[in-house]
Amino acid sequence: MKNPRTEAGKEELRKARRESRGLFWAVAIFSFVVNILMLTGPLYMLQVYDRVLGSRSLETLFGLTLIVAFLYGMMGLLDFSRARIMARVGSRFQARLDKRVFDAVIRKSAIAPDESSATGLRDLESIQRMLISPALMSLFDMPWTPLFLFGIMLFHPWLGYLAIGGGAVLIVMTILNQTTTRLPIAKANMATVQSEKIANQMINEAEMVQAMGMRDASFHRWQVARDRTLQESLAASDAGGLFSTLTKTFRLFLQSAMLGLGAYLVLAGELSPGAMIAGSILMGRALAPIELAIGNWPMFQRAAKGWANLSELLGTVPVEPPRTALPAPKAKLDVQQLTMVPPGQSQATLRMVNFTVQPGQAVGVIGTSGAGKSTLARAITGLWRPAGGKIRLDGAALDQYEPGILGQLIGYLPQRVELFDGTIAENIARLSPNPDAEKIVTAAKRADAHDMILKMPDGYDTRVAASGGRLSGGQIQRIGLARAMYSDPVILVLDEPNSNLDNEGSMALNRAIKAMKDEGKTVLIMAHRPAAIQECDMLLMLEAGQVRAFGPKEEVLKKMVQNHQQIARDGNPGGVQ
Ligand SMILES: Nc1ncnc2c1ncn2[C@@H]1O[C@H](COP(=O)(O)OP(=O)(O)OP(=O)(O)O)[C@@H](O)[C@H]1O
Repeated sequence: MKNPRTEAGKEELRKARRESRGLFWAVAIFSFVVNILMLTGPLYMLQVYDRVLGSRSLETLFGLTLIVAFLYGMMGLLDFSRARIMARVGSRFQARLDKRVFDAVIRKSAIAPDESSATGLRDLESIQRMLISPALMSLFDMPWTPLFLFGIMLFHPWLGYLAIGGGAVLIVMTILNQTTTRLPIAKANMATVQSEKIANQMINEAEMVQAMGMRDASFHRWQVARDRTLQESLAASDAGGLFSTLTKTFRLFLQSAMLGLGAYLVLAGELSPGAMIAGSILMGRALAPIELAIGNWPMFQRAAKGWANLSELLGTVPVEPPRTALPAPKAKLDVQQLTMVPPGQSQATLRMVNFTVQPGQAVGVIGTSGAGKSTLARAITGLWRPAGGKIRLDGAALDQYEPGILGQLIGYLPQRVELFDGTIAENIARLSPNPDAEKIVTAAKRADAHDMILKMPDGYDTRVAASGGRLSGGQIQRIGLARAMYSDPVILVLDEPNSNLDNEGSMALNRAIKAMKDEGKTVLIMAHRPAAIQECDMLLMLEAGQVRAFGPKEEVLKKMVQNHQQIARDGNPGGVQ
């Protein structure tokens, strides 16, 4: 049964391919002419053997050779041109889809990563690689195989039958090749992705692997995946190799068989020697595309798998519809009957959550581990879509804002801050290709990180690595806060912002929160530690995904104290330790 989502993705890919339809036609026409010109060799052979050698005419030989040189020149030119055109079709296809696929991979990975998002960029490349490969020309040449076979038939029907029979055997081999290698190739590709994933994970966590003496264990884990990759690749290569060798050997034999049969027909007086040679060459031409296609089958299969994966990816992550631009919102946040189900899960982790935050307020969101604080942060930043209810920013539901704009309006400091390879300035500017130095410094000042950054060896131009490199956990967190501030957001969502901060860092954070409030902005702080909620006016207490209390900080804290004995018995003082 056809999956409508995959069909939508396929249609999108087909549309991108259709944009080069004119060029495909040009290649098809060039291929027609190239294949006609392929007859030059056999015809020349025929003329030389049957005419020149018989008449011993040097003029004829010279004239024929001149014509042949010209025709070969033309053929070379057209062959070269069609390869260049296809290379451009491949590049155009990739350029047309690069951004779309990259966006889809990011969107899918941020929500629910799967196989299609893991291999999306590689899938696009495998299609592009096929489009620019000379082997693709074999598909354009194949339709002309019957023309050559017909030519052979004209020489003598028996030669024709032999060539057709040989071609049929090669085609059967192609089909067998396809059916027997499809699975091993797919398995080998999957195994490669898996082992690369494990290796990358170990390299990213190299510090932990080293510190905890996990080198041997991680090698073992990688080796298991690697062995599987090797085995699957071996199986795929064995299966493919067997068919390539069989095809090659069979074709060589066929060539000789053709000559043998031709010689027999010459001896029987039914064929001229020229036709014998020309027939053998023609058969070579007729079967070459089939052999080329078989030899490159793994590439075609990878491209076909890439096409299927990309269809799935683009189908599940459709193009965002354009939204009408809204005016800059006030920092009023309404969370109405919000129910959240994490992607790929069936159980809600937030249920019927209601609260309102007014401009200039800071709200502390507290609760035990797993209460749903980070889920709420992901909901407010628009990362996860609500399963029920709405989140409104100044009256408009979050999905009415363009996602890029929403990312500017809502600053987010995730629980685990990751920096990118680059300078501190580039990181604060969110990797913008046109960073604004003034905005970078303002954001760092607002995050109270300016002085800290100036003390670094190259100040704002200090290079940092994705793993944090020379920076401490607290420094990373403060740069993360400056990054959240860069776009001058109206709402700031801070998920455990002070987990790595020292006293000075915590005070700096509180100053930053106060400054946001004074500007009429809103701050939400998911917190475990009391120091983080110092500047909060309101407290929202979550328990098992539901609102246990919401109100002014003192009121909620008083309520918590009233329940103190109960909470103490549970062994966790209300999530605030
Ligand atoms: N990506 C996810 N996929 C599936 N379930 C998730 C995911 N993230 C969180 N959950 C589940 O949602 C529930 C709430 O988790 P959440 O991270 O929101 O809690 P939290 O209050 O932020 O906890 P902590 O204080 O430890 O950070 C947990 O039961 C967790 O298992």
